[in-house]
Amino acid sequence: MAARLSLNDVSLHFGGVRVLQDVSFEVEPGSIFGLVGPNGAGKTSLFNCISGHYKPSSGSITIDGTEVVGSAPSRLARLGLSRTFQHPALQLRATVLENVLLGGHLRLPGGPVSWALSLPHTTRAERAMRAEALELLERAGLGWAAHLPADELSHGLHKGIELWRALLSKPSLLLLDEPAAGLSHGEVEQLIETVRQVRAEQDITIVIVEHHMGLISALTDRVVVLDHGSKLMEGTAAQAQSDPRVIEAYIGKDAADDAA
Ligand SMILES: Nc1ncnc2c1ncn2[C@@H]1O[C@H](COP(=O)(O)OP(=O)(O)OP(=O)(O)O)[C@@H](O)[C@H]1O
Repeated sequence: MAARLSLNDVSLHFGGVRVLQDVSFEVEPGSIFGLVGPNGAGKTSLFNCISGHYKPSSGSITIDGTEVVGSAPSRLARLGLSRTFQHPALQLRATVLENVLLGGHLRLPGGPVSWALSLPHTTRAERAMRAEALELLERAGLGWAAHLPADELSHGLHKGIELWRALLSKPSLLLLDEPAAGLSHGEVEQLIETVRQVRAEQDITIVIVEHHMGLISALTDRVVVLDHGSKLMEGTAAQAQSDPRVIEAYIGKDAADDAA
């Protein structure tokens, strides 16, 4: 089931540096939600708080009502959270298929002991998972690359592999950190189509950090704009793009006044 994500007054400080200040918002189950804002606004730091990589200094983050602040990323994965990173974190010497399969291990029955002993039910489940991963790759047009080492592929394909790896875990909450960064125009169009298809076929909530406003406008139901670690506004992508506070945050007050 698609997850509900709620943030309440989330703050994050590193020593004396204030990175996030009292950020609150709610992401409805089944929606696609955008986190936007100028460089250094705190978007990735907020993602890291949600995914358990950072612990907020104060505030609450719940997934379907369960408090997750302080939880390790592994516990969050068991709660249905999966994420991608701004710079794809792949096993470059492993094949594309092996990388995608890493996303499915939490769905396999048993644990390290039964996996190491290759017990029959584990082997059957592994075979089914492999077939599922191959089918995902075929549908993404990446079947030809399944058995190639990941380091032989382009940056755009690395981003795709990370997305399919995250999806193999069947997440109820998917966090995408700058999925369009470094992609060509055609690859961004393909990404938009893929995310639409995922939403249509799966019961999933998706949160996207992205600078590419075309992608944000095409995909999101709502966005939050962050600036200097605080929430500047919340609304649709169109409302954000025409909001004078947002324009000022991106281009500076003087330029915004000149443009008015
Ligand atoms: N581990 C850390 N220690 C100290 N400061 C940090 C740390 N992580 C992030 N910051 C600071 O927090 C601020 C927000 O950074 P963050 O990467 O979250 O912004 P962002 O909105 O994702 O930026 P961009 O769009 O450029 O990726 C920056 O000033 C950054 O230097």
